[in-house]
Amino acid sequence: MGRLKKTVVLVGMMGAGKTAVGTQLARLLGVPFLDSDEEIVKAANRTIAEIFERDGEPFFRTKESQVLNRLLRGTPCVLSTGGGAFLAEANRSMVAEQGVSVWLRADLDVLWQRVRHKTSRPLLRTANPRETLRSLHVAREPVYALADLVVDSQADLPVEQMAQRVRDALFTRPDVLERK
Ligand SMILES: Nc1ncnc2c1ncn2[C@@H]1O[C@H](COP(=O)(O)OP(=O)(O)OP(=O)(O)O)[C@@H](O)[C@H]1O
Ligand SMILES: O=C(O)C1=C[C@@H](O)[C@@H](O)[C@H](O)C1
Ligand SMILES: [Mg+2]
Repeated sequence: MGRLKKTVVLVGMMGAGKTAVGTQLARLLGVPFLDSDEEIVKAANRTIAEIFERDGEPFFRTKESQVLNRLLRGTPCVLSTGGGAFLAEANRSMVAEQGVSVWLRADLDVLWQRVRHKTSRPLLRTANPRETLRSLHVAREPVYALADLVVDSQADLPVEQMAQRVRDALFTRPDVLERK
């Protein structure tokens, strides 16, 4: 299990597995699991797609920063973020000060297979969603690479094993996760 001293903040593209792997990781570590997308939805009582449609992306990004700020102040937990949360410098500073960031890296083909059948991601409601995903992937990779740790999310690795990989990566940082 280990003792978690800082909040683990999962970052990466849509479909990287932040929510799925984060849920398992929290179980492995015996700490609460929080998801910034879910918190925004709960507070607004609307889906992410509805928030984007009615209030626009800038409104969503403001809410996202506020939620991150609030959740990072709580007891150490696993915090999955939305795919765009790590892009704002202010958000990255908050995470760097109060948590440890882990980039779940995945290839474009893997990401696409995971998100292609879902309509819940407003940024992919375009004429050519695969191309949109590709251009977001290319633009964002250098930013995600600023995370403290990187774990590769491979196509055929089950969620449970991915969570174990993240835990192993965290064990390399005794200031974050202490073996006990
Ligand atoms: N390692 C994995 N192996 C198999 N399926 C996975 C894996 N990781 C995620 N998935 C599946 O891919 C889909 C997308 O994963 P998930 O919702 O966790 O992504 P996310 O990073 O949270 O995306 P978003 O940024 O949109 O919230 C889900 O159906 C999930 O079960
Ligand atoms: O990659 C993104 O910018 C997003 C990812 C999702 O998690 C949601 O936060 C929203 O759909 C935006
Ligand atoms: Mg998610």
